[in-house]
Amino acid sequence: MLIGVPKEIKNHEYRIGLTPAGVKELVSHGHKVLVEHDGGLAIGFDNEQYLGAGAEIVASAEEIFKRADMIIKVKEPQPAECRQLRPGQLLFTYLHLAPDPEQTRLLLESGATAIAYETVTSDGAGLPLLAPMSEVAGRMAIQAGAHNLEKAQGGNGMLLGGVPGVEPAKVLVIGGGVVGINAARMAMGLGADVTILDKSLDRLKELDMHFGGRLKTIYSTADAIERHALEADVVVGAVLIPGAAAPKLISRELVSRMKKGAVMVDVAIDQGGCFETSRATTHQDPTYVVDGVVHYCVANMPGGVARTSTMALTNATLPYALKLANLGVEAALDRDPHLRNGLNVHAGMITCEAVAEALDYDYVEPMTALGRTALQQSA
Ligand SMILES: NC(=O)C1=CN([C@@H]2O[C@H](COP(=O)(O)OP(=O)(O)OC[C@H]3O[C@@H](n4cnc5c(N)ncnc54)[C@H](O)[C@@H]3O)[C@@H](O)[C@H]2O)C=CC1
Ligand SMILES: CC(=O)C(=O)O
Ligand SMILES: [Mg+2]
Repeated sequence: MLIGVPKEIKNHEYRIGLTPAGVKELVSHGHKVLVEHDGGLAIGFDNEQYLGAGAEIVASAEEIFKRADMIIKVKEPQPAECRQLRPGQLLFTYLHLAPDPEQTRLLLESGATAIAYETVTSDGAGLPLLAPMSEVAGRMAIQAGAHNLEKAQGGNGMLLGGVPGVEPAKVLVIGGGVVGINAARMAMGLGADVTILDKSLDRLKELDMHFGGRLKTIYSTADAIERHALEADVVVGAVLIPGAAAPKLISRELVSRMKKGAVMVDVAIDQGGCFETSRATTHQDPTYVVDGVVHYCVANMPGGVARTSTMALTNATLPYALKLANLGVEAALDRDPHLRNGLNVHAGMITCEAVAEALDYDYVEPMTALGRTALQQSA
């Protein structure tokens, strides 16, 4: 298969879809990989390393979109990228369509097939292609929280871990999944007073078994959120309902009653955000203040540590990219129901139920969209 890896064009996004090691693996299986000139240069992967791995270096993204059968990216395609996609071409990347009607419309119009990393599932409960970036973002959320508590950033002047004789900051993590557990671990490591909320009792039991009494686990209700948010110095929004827009768990009114100089880090912003006052920000201008509360809502947090993130992402995506390239898109989707859960758009149809529901489109079941008959589906 002819695979294309364009340079990312989102604000301060230095990740790239494949490392040189990932390219080498695909080439060793007989595939051809096009990489955009200087696509990984900013994070120390130069053209020579990609050439050494067997890639062809291509001068422009346009040429990649024109030639490749499968485009491997990191971030959701920007409008200029969507317009270059064509029927029969596969896009394999993060999409986050539920809060993004424009991207959804452009992908539908392109006629292309789009598999979203964030809705691919696995035999366990998790989301294997979202997990590596959630690990990164969860850990970064505490760095962002600690930094923005500083007075010069608008914070209340608390040191996350306190010092002997002075109490630490209170950190509230809403959602105890991959982001949440990584945020809690970092915050506890720095000596903060940490509380985590989740709707899943099983998840809270696991967290309790893992961290013992050092972590307070609380069942997530509107009442619990209100009580703990009013006491918090840092709140991390880390909830997810796969594919769907994030539920708004902290209202504007509640923000107005929170401590002045508290910091809210809304990691769930890529699914629309879980605080009513959240709006997406960039690494260039990451924060804004509402009612004295600092908001950090960067939608591509892992892009800030792009070298670590690129390596972690390729580790996770490579087996799926190999499967798609070795079998071809349709056979790979036929055989692997988890990969099929990643199919969000195919030939002008929405094939992810949560996205269809969020944006009011008709939902077409993936096997039906792929043209499989009832007999083929039951075989
Ligand atoms: N901004 C960024 O750069 C990044 C954002 N993310 C986003 O972070 C979010 C979280 O991702 P993961 O941790 O991987 O998801 P996950 O599926 O591992 O965990 C989500 C958790 O939220 C819980 N939850 C759902 N509704 C809840 C509620 N009302 N109250 C409390 N808990 C609730 C679930 O039970 C689950 O344990 C996603 O929206 C993801 O896309 C992930 C990576 C980077
Ligand atoms: C998950 C995601 O959106 C990111 O890593 O940017
Ligand atoms: Mg994102």
